[in-house]
Amino acid sequence: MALSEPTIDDVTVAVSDIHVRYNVPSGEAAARLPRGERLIRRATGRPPSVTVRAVAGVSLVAYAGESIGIVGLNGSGKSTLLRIIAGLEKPMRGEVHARSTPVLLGVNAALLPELSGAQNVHLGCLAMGLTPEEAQEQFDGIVELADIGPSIHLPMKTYSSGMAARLRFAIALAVRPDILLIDEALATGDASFKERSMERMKEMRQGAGTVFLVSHAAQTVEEECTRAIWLHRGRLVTDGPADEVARAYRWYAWNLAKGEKEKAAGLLEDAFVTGVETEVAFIPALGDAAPARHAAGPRPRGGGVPLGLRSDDRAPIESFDDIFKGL
Ligand SMILES: Nc1ncnc2c1ncn2[C@@H]1O[C@H](COP(=O)(O)OP(=O)(O)OP(=O)(O)O)[C@@H](O)[C@H]1O
Repeated sequence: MALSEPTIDDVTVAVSDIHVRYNVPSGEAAARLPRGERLIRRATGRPPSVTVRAVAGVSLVAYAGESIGIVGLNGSGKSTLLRIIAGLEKPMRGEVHARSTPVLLGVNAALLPELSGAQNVHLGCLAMGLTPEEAQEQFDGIVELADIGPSIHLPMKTYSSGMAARLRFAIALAVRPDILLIDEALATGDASFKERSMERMKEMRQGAGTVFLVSHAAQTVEEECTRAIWLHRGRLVTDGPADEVARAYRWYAWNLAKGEKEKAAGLLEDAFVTGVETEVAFIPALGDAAPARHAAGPRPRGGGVPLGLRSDDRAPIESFDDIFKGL
């Protein structure tokens, strides 16, 4: 979190009321259909399916200098939310705006298994928009951060998943993205790699970037992030300081793991009821004469007043510049 209160100029990512649903073929749904319909569906290539709500109405605003951990049980929508922020998937409803292209670790760097790690360093840098000269300049730093020794000259298909993850991570950081999205990548590294990675993430934050980190290890989020978001079945339970959110989530998950289902359900409900969510609205700028109307602020559930205004006349905008016009 920036030292002083963040302003609209510090916004790096704004996510407004995102909804993602998947239709998944389901044997169970098929079993419930009459035989005739089942056969027709099979013949027409429309197998019976169920709808999974992966993300259900999530909004958030990220600021420069923040590292935001995303925690939640398996299937709670963490990875889907990252993919949406990265622009790799389109939500059914809702909008995402970012002040620069977010880099999702490991995906943007499309590496080739047949090539050596060293060749992939060049390829990855070029794929992420560096010039050949810039890629050359970054080479030593990437190899040093990845720290996979002489294996850097072997084909990537011979790497363990941990080694490949280290190389991807090192490449992603070399391009110094303003907005970096990390999905569990650190879990594959050893302790010293994790330490160096965290150091780089800290540098990024100090350089006014934003990091999103999806992790099952709530402790990592507590130690390494400034803020955290807890998702449950696609909904945002709470959004707040990393230590508070991660601790609440850990206590909930611990009770669940111990079979204390009722207690866990109570903790989840408490967190949800007392939690904080953000209300975001994008309003097209109307020129200098019109006052800018932008709403983005944390508010307690159940009666708090959102900071700023909310408008129903939402319209897609091209970029943050449109939001900032007229401010
Ligand atoms: N491509 C897809 N097709 C169908 N269903 C999907 C797809 N991607 C995700 N889902 C479903 O959406 C829900 C959210 O998945 P997601 O991977 O975002 O959760 P997650 O919190 O990242 O889970 P995990 O912690 O296990 O990685 C899950 O029920 C999952 O099965």
